[in-house]
Amino acid sequence: MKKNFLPIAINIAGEKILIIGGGQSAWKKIHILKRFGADVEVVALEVCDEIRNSGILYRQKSYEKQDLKGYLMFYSCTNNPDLDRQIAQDGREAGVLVNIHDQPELCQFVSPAIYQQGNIRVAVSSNAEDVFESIRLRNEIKDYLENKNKKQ
Ligand SMILES: C[C@@]1(CC(=O)O)C2=NC(=C\c3[nH]c(c(CCC(=O)O)c3CC(=O)O)Cc3[nH]c(c(CC(=O)O)c3CCC(=O)O)/C=C3\N/C(=C\2)[C@@H](CCC(=O)O)[C@]3(C)CC(=O)O)/[C@H]1CCC(=O)O
Ligand SMILES: NC(=O)c1ccc[n+]([C@@H]2O[C@H](COP(=O)([O-])OP(=O)(O)OC[C@H]3O[C@@H](n4cnc5c(N)ncnc54)[C@H](O)[C@@H]3O)[C@@H](O)[C@H]2O)c1
Repeated sequence: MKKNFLPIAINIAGEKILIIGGGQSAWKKIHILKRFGADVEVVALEVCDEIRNSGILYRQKSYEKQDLKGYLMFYSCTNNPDLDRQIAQDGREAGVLVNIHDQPELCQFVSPAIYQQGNIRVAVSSNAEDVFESIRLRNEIKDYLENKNKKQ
């Protein structure tokens, strides 16, 4: 069935979120999730220096299905498409929300391009069809809001 993503806002402050994989893609996700107060943990064969030095809890090991237990959701950022397909299936079976890096057809949720001004958050999504258009439009909205504030 064709994907049809509902944009919702989800509270992640203090919620346990797992990242599988420890490269730069994982680090970008972690950075955003920490900004919103999530309790982020990592499972990866290898982690990059940024993750190693961040104070985040990481377990250096090969992924296993039981690693998903107890998390609200997870992001898989491995460099192995076959493993990602398995992880997507495991997540559905375990009832933990699935995101597979840059593979929207395997995802239960995707991330919009965001702009935040205090409690106002603007999120632009393209139903995972055109992320560059999402980013472009978010930047236009950001410019609009910042100019409007300057005039006030
Ligand atoms: C908005 C943002 C949020 C975030 O990631 O948190 C986000 N991507 C960001 C950045 C970014 N993404 C890409 C580059 C190019 C450079 C690079 O390749 O590294 C950069 C720029 C960069 O990295 O700086 C390439 C890319 N991304 C996806 C694919 C695959 C595909 O489209 O199929 C391809 C290959 C496309 C191609 O080459 O054609 C897929 C997704 N990207 C999404 C979100 C989701 C859909 C959102 C929607 O509905 O529009 C989804 C499905 C991921 C998901 O959520 O699962 C974040 C904005 C950062 C900011 O705020 O500025
Ligand atoms: N770096 C980027 O900006 C970027 C952009 C677009 C797409 N991608 C794609 O996103 C994916 C991740 O990118 P990256 O640059 O972070 O990759 P990376 O190779 O730096 O990191 C992959 C991570 O997955 C881990 N991993 C692999 N197999 C594992 C297993 N069995 N168990 C546990 N951990 C395992 C590795 O240890 C490593 O930490 C790749 O598929 C890449 O092609 C990356």
